[in-house]
Amino acid sequence: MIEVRDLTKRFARHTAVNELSFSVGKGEIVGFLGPNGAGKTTTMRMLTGYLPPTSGSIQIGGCDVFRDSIHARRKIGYMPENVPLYDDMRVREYLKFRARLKGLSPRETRQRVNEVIETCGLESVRRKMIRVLSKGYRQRVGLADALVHDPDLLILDEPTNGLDPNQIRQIRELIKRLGENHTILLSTHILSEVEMTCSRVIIIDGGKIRAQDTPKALVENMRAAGKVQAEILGDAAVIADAIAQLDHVKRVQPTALEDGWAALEVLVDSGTDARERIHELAVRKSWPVRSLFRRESTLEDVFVELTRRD
Ligand SMILES: Nc1ncnc2c1ncn2[C@@H]1O[C@H](COP(=O)(O)OP(=O)(O)OP(=O)(O)O)[C@@H](O)[C@H]1O
Repeated sequence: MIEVRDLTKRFARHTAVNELSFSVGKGEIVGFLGPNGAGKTTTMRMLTGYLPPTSGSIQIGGCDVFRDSIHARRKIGYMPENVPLYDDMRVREYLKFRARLKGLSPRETRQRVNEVIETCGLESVRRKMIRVLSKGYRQRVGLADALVHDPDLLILDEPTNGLDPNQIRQIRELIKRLGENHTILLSTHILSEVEMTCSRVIIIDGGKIRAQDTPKALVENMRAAGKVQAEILGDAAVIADAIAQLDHVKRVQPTALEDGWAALEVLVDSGTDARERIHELAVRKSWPVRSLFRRESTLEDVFVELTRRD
């Protein structure tokens, strides 16, 4: 459904997207993850034809986004990060206006607007002015707009941004339902959301892909690399230095706790377990230990590991 090859976008001297290549197959729900400024919005704006790339190519359902933009755009429903809505229009009126703008006939417009109002749970607000809607309902209007011309592909830029936990759950459920008969690429900062909704994740940083796999595989690979957590009494920096000298230890992150203990997060080589060596060290130095365990990795660990700055 999406084929991106060597996509690059430079703004003046800043390269926001750097030779990105990836594909999204029909029916997939793919999460696009990255820290602020990673290049997610820039990539999505190029995919939807709103921003020309500096170089590279994008095909949507076999159509080149720039050479055959009319056909390509018909296949795409785009919900930008801050959904631009006309506050002085009523919900139904706005969706009709958008449908007409997207080239639907009056008959198709009536039918599709009614369908998307139902799909997006907008019945109770169909006659309300957009200005009075809550953020959750505004997002739903944005989704209804993206869906109104019945596209195969939905590109959603942070669809749950700024919503409260209940609204997030509702939008997430809606996206999952839409995923049953659409291909979806969505960007988000909320990692649990990706684990719950997406079949695959693409992690980008500095305009480049750092990893792409199923959330489960990403976490499992990370788990193989291993992480140990310890709480030891003493100076956090001194203890961290000593642990960092041990074999197979890749990195130690110390935190001084308020009660004088040090919390250490220790990343070790794949297939190794540093617990015994950390314990021996503590005994040798006469440092009291109150906890020492291997921690299960989460998608958040994968994300932090791949996009850390130091
Ligand atoms: N029109 C522009 N002119 C100059 N630089 C830009 C422009 N648009 C984006 N950038 C820069 O490109 C980089 C990528 O921005 P982008 O908005 O794509 O990131 P993002 O991953 O969507 O971030 P966020 O999570 O904060 O939305 C940033 O460094 C940004 O400052």
